[in-house]
Amino acid sequence: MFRILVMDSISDHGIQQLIDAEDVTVDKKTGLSEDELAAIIGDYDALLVRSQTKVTARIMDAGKKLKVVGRAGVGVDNIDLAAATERGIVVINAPDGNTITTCEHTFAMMMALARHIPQAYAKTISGAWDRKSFVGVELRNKKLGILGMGRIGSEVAIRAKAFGMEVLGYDPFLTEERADKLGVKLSTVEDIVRTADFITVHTPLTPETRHMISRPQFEIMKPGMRIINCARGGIIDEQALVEAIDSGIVAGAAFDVFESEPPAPDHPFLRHPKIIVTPHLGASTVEAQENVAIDVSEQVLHILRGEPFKNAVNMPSIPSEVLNKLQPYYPLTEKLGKVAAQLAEGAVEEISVSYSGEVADIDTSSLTRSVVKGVLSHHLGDDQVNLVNSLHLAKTRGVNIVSNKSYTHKGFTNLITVKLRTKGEERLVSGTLLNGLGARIVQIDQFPVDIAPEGNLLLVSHHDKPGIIGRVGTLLGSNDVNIATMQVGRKLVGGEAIMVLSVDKPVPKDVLAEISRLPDLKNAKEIHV
Ligand SMILES: NC(=O)c1ccc[n+]([C@@H]2O[C@H](COP(=O)([O-])OP(=O)(O)OC[C@H]3O[C@@H](n4cnc5c(N)ncnc54)[C@H](O)[C@@H]3O)[C@@H](O)[C@H]2O)c1
Ligand SMILES: O=C(O)[C@H](O)COP(=O)(O)O
Repeated sequence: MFRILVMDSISDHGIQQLIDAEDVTVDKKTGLSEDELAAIIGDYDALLVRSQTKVTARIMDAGKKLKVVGRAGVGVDNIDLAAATERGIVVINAPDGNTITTCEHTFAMMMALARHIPQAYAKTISGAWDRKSFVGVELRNKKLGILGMGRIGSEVAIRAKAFGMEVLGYDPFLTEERADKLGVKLSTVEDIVRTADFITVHTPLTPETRHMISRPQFEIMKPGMRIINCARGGIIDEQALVEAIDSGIVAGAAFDVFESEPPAPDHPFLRHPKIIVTPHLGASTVEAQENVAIDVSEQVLHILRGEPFKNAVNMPSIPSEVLNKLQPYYPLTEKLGKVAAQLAEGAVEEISVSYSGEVADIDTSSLTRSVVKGVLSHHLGDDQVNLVNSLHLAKTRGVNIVSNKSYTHKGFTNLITVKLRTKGEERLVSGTLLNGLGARIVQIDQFPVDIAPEGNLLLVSHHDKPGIIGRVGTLLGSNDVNIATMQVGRKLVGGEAIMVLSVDKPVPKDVLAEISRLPDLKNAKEIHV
């Protein structure tokens, strides 16, 4: 008999199949502290949660029988995925069940914002009859900028068109074709920030999206614009937003999510007349809660019964003899994917992986998944992509995956080459495992190099002329950026060349811009591995 613990307020109707199952017993609890949960979790085979319960490494250590953690919703930021993977606990989520509900909440927030509904309601029930203070704006003919055109962002776009809005969208995976199909103008973040009347964010919170709207963005916004966040707290800089409203740039904001939840009682959003808030209600409808609970219950039963399952968010268990051979290649392949994703500009159309030498003798399918994981996780966040779901996520985004093998050695005992094709270009990065030296990048585009894929790398494309290396080094040094290692690659003397520097800390954006403007320099790009 399997024992399942259901935490948080998960729909009873949604978990009915668990209650009905003959091989399962279900206990429901809410509001347990970490200590209380740790004290009882040892009895359970599966744990179901929403976003309130923090599933920490300590909970997993106490959960000696725990085989699966099911998240009735999308975000798994409350679950320690690395700890689950290490302990062989499968984490699954329900990514599709609350898309429409959250999209509708976004619209409710946008309309409430445009028409001051919460403020007008509060004043009216206080006994006033104030028809002058709450003159709103129409949505029709306004520009809506959507940052993040995944499941929810795309649904928001469809509804905005019906309201007569002009929709601008940005997403690293949004291609011209898909944008056309949705009736969305494919734009850059800067276009959206400069021209939109309304901006709504629908990305995960990743190092790249944290504060993607902050002071520099507010400074160039169209005065009188309005902004909505029903995705994750932290994508929009809360402090910078308050300043932008108080200085008259932003006319109002609607937030369902906060950098820290629940927000502190003195949080500035809670008493600002131009900011409306809800307590993370995006997914809170009867329908969505049933959908996500049904989806997650179904998969939990499959996992407990040893049947095939979907929507796993962390690593699958692989037989140890296969794992031993694959293990050393996982970090290399993921890093090659990450580097390629940062090299290429534009929406990714194809990822191709070639294996040569002795690595070609192994079943490389999970290494291809690892490359794809590296590419996608740069944009989707490490917590959303894993070896189980990377190919599926690529497919749903229209990214073609190709892999091939060659048994010749090409100068290395093993060589893995990743090519990334976008609308405008194809970029290449090759890597190898060197005996005793670990992972190395040995080629970038047409240039041979020898780089350890670690930390902050600065990639400079330039013409092979005397003095360039010195000028770049001087600029970095005068800005207190220490160079740890440096590599120069060229095909011909005096021709195109690249310089790859490993630096001890991230290069400030203005220094990067200054380097890019140096004579004979084509491009400077920072890559984080
Ligand atoms: N408020 C709520 O209750 C609620 C409910 C459901 C989902 N969410 C949150 O909403 C967000 C979107 O959910 P979804 O189901 O649409 O996810 P999704 O994975 O389908 O879409 C996210 C999209 O963001 C894009 N993206 C990543 N980095 C980007 C960047 N720098 N700029 C622009 N786009 C970028 C990705 O390519 C992806 O297409 C997530 O953060 C999710 O956790 C909140
Ligand atoms: O990630 C999600 O699915 C949403 O943020 C909803 O979270 P909730 O289940 O706690 O409402």
